[in-house]
Amino acid sequence: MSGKSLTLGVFGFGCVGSGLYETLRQSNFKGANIKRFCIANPDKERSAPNALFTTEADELLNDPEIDVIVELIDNSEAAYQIVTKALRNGKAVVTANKKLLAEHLQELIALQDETGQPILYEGAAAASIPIIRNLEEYYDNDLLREVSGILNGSTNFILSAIEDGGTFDAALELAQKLGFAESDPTLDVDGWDAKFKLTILLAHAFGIVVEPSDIPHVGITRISPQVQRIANERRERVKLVGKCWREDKKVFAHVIPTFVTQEDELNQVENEVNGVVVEGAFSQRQFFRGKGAGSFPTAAAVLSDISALTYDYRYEYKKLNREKDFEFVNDHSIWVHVSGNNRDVLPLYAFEEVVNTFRSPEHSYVEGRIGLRNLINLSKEGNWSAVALSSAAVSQFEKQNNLELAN
Ligand SMILES: NC(=O)C1=CN([C@@H]2O[C@H](COP(=O)(O)OP(=O)(O)OC[C@H]3O[C@@H](n4cnc5c(N)ncnc54)[C@H](OP(=O)(O)O)[C@@H]3O)[C@@H](O)[C@H]2O)C=CC1
Ligand SMILES: N[C@@H](CC=O)C(=O)O
Repeated sequence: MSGKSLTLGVFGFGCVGSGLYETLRQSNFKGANIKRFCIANPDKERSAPNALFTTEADELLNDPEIDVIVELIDNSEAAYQIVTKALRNGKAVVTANKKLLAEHLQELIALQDETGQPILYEGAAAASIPIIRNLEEYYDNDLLREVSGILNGSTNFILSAIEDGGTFDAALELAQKLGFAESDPTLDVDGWDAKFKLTILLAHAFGIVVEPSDIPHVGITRISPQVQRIANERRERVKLVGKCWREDKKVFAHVIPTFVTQEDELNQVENEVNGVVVEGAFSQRQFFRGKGAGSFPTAAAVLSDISALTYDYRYEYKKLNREKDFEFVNDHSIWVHVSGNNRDVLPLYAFEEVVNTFRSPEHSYVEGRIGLRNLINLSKEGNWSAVALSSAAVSQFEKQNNLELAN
């Protein structure tokens, strides 16, 4: 099928924007050409002709020849202005900006209806992994149970480097240098970026639009060498996992570092690679793996969106229009390992159930089931780090509980 030919106005010529320029030059795709780039700093040297660049946003947004605005900047407030104006000016939008999308999803869905113009954003969740369009189209009629995975490349890169003997700071610096980390890297290491992506996946998997602040999250900054050692002893690894899942009409979501066993698909996902598990009643368990950050892998997703626009593809938010009686739950309990590096009294009071404790002068921990609110409060109150127990360990504890209940 050959589609239309599109004229693009692109905001941003950083890691992803310059990747898109090069990708379009090298690919066989003939459906679009870039008319102009809008950037912030006119004095930077660029790997494209000077005539292509401007700092005047309206030169792109008001240009009647431009059909599509591709938004690839690192400032979500400015991106909001650009994207909303583009839609109102009758232009389709492609963006990879998960913060913008997660924080304004409801409004942006409504604005697409109001203006008739689409926004596509495959690059905004797990970069090169084609998860959003698959949730919309391939899994349209499956009864999805779970979408989970490693959704942030930088934190996975850092965790992999620490396992190889590197330091957190050096690994983060390298992730920034390689273009994986956000301009504000606390968004990566504190778990916000994974949560923004999970917010987007929730909408496409289960038709639930929530504020990112509604999803409990824990980042990786407090993971100590002792926790890494315990993971090693158990032949598990620590990964930052975002997860949303359904039980009957209830849908749950959280982001938290998690012990991952060798049998788990996520165990072997290294460096900036991401991995997404989709579980449906019919398709059952499937696993997607691919680069979750970086210039070309993200540009590939952006290119795919541009190509989809040539045949008028748009998200229909099918689940949103269909699954109207799902209830979002964010105060559920999870099984965790909570540890500290001192002799503080273990926070047993916060747990609903304790299955394991350990105390030594340097390192203490407690393992058990805890409500997410209590867990988040604990990490605010003290220097506790939290890692969710592996799904294998959780099934074992749940099985024991069920046996005890039955007896
Ligand atoms: N890097 C990655 O691996 C991935 C990034 N993303 C997302 O893609 C987007 C871009 O990321 P990335 O390329 O890494 O960011 P960079 O920091 O590498 O580049 C940002 C670009 O935005 C430009 N810019 C900033 N503010 C404005 C503005 N107000 N108007 C016009 N241009 C502006 C900058 O201009 P100048 O060059 O003049 O400074 C720069 O070219 C972000 O939303 C990010 O979250 C998504 C998936 C992966
Ligand atoms: N900072 C992000 C970039 C891609 O979304 C990450 O590290 O995953």
